[in-house]
Amino acid sequence: MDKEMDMEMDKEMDREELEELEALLRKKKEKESEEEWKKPSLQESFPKLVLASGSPRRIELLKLLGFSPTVYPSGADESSAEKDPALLTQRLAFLKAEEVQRHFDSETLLIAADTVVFDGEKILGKPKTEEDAYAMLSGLSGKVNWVYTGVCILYGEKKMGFCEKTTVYLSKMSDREIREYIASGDPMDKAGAYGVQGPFARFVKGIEGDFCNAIGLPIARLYQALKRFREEL
Ligand SMILES: Cc1cn([C@H]2C[C@H](O)[C@@H](COP(=O)(O)OP(=O)(O)OP(=O)(O)O)O2)c(=O)[nH]c1=O
Repeated sequence: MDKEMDMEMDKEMDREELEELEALLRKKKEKESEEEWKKPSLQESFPKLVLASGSPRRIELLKLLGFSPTVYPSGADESSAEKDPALLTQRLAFLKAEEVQRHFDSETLLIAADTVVFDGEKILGKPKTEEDAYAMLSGLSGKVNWVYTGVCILYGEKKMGFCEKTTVYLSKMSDREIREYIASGDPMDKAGAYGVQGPFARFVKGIEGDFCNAIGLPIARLYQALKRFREEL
């Protein structure tokens, strides 16, 4: 009988402890939520934001995060012997941001990016000529390729960089289809000579990863990075 009573008391204590723990967790959550609401928005934290890019896609994508950036394209030299697309894009993004930074004061947040296409062997930037575009597109036809975008965030001395990769599966394209696409003019300002967001979409069988990344700016990752960057300032 005593044993039964002991067990009942133990159960009662367990329940009380559990209720106390639940109340504590509830309070912690409420406090966290209160603190989150007190925080300034990212736009308020970074009122001076410069996008070091002339890419119309990047401007529109950054606006989706609620920013109204000052646009200042970089004149940085983009030639590099780097063979790793992730390292190359991050390096170029940093060079672009750094080159533009000297035109602004130290309280300006700079964002820059660089996008390339990788076919597993070669890194493809923007085509220089139509023949260049033809060579790129006929090489990519019917295969998988990877779009890499390197991003750099710079604020005074502090910097952060990362690279995001999106996988793109393409259908086979005929010679005529490639030529017609090139004649549309669409490929000439795009890495790999194609844009998944335009008429080329008819050849895009599938995409794995962030679509925005393929267009030039991985805004989901950028948003999280900016939140972390602000905490670390
Ligand atoms: C693969 C791919 C690339 N692109 C674009 C994104 C980039 O703008 C471009 C790659 O060129 P980048 O050299 O990365 O950028 P950019 O010259 O356009 O602009 P800036 O250097 O001033 O920032 O290719 C698409 O729009 N869609 C796609 O599917």
